[in-house]
Amino acid sequence: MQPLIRSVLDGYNVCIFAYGQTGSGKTYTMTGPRDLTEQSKGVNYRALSDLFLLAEQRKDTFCYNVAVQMIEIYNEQVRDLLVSDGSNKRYPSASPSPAQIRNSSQTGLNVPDANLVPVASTSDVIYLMNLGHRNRAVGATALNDRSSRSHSCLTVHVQGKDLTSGKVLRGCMHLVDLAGSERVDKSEVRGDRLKEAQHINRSLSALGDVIASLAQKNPHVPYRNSKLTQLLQDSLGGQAKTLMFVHISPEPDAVGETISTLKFAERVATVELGAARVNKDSSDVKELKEQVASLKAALLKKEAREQTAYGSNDRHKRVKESEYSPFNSNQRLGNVDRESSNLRQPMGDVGNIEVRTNTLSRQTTQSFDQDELLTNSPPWPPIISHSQNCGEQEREIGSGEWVDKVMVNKQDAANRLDSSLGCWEAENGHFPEAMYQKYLSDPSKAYSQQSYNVFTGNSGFTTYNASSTDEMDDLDADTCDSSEPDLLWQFNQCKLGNMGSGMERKNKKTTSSTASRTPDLRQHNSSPMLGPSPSRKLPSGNGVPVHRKGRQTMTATDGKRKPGNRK
Ligand SMILES: Nc1ncnc2c1ncn2[C@@H]1O[C@H](COP(=O)(O)OP(=O)(O)OP(=O)(O)O)[C@@H](O)[C@H]1O
Repeated sequence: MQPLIRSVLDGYNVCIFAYGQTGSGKTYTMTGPRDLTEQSKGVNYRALSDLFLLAEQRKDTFCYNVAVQMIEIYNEQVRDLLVSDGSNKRYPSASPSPAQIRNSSQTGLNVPDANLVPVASTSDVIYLMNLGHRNRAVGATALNDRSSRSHSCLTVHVQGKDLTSGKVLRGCMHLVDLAGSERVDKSEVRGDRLKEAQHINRSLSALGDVIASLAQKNPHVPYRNSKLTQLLQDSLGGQAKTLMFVHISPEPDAVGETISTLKFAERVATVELGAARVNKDSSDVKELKEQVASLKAALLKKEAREQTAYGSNDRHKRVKESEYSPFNSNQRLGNVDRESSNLRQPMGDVGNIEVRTNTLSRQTTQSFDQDELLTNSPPWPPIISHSQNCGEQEREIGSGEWVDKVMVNKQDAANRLDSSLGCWEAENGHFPEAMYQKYLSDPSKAYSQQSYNVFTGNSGFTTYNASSTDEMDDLDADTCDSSEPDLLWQFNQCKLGNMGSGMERKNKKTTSSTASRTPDLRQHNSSPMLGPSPSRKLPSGNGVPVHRKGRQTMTATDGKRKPGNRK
């Protein structure tokens, strides 16, 4: 993994994920055992340690800022794991106040409402990961007494400023622990647990469909069939560098799942990824962006003067009403718009990004960097406010709707994360000290303890089906119905026939090429987020291809596992 960590600091986007049947060791690999020691730390911790170590080694030439987000996809809903209401209620029943929505929406960027928390050391990260793990949905199945019932994703955003040239590099790393696939007949799940298993299997099946489409180079790739595939879209078919750990169980009665998993890995290894690119801004671009920011500020000042001069807000109100209405599809994306409405903008107009609500003063200082990040960050499934979600429980969503119909468990803690956390780059290039005092120095105050990884069993969650979101996706779904609980193990069998010889050819090619290459494969498309919908291919980005590596294959790495203490 070390080359990949280096790549993040060099401005590439990286995705590392763990795949395998339930109980095969994914969480153990990514996180480690429950009682962590220096020896047993999982991939996540090691990756972050390495990242900080490298950043320290480069401190004479680069100034790095690092921030993390942690989300999970549970029953097809995206939830922020870095929140708590202090009372350990994971599923809040009360709607958040407008202030909470406003505050929480200031912090997330790629996942707009997910808290983006600045970190300065590995211990900061450990604290946040522990918080995230406490919030994660786990439960006992017959195959794993602490089975992850959700896909979790820790995202690390890195912004590095070249101290000599002033150029800014932006890298991003997704560390994904997928929920375990399982045969429901074996795991003997019922009720809510069965529903969870079906969601998990369905989303993993959608992942299989995407991989099959990519491997076959189909013109249409059904990314929108699940939130998982939308989340990983740019890591699977874009230009990120992607690494997959494959986990198999050593037990003889798991041989069916093992074969299926290995077939999946074989198929993943045939996926050719786009050429890697660095997310880099030249000093010219930076200068221009600064000019835009100062012009925006001047415009704001002018508008304020006009208001004072006319002694009436009428004109301004009229402008606001017509121009900034949440129903106005021509909203601009500048600061003024973000400040002018607390309502969320329809997603259709802005692709994956939602327009932020911010206070005037914050936005003025923050606009430059936020714009930069919005422009260069990879797309994510959006999160809606809790208030929106609560009203939509058990709601089936229709075609094209789901992009703005996902949920978040935003709670009071969002307030605690308020202003300092949203400031991705403070003026002096460092995160404010106050944040660490406020958020990290006394965890017991910010988040009261709850038992580690306890599954709450609360079924008050939205449980709508992951409807296909366009006709093409529907067709894909129809050809391989993913609603059967055990489908994961059959996924794409209906397609295997037509993968046939092409696959074999590709496998041969891949085997030879993969062995001779480094595991880091491709880089994320650095094109703006503010455009296409998640299912659309983004246009080629504005990043300059510095390290073109040609087309490369995604690597499936065999995760080593000792027999676990499965109960
Ligand atoms: N390499 C290993 N060494 C020792 N124990 C392991 C190892 N890998 C897994 N285990 C143990 O096996 C059990 C299941 O592992 P883990 O929870 O990581 O599986 P999983 O694939 O994440 O399962 P699920 O998909 O159900 O969440 C745990 O008790 C874990 O501690």
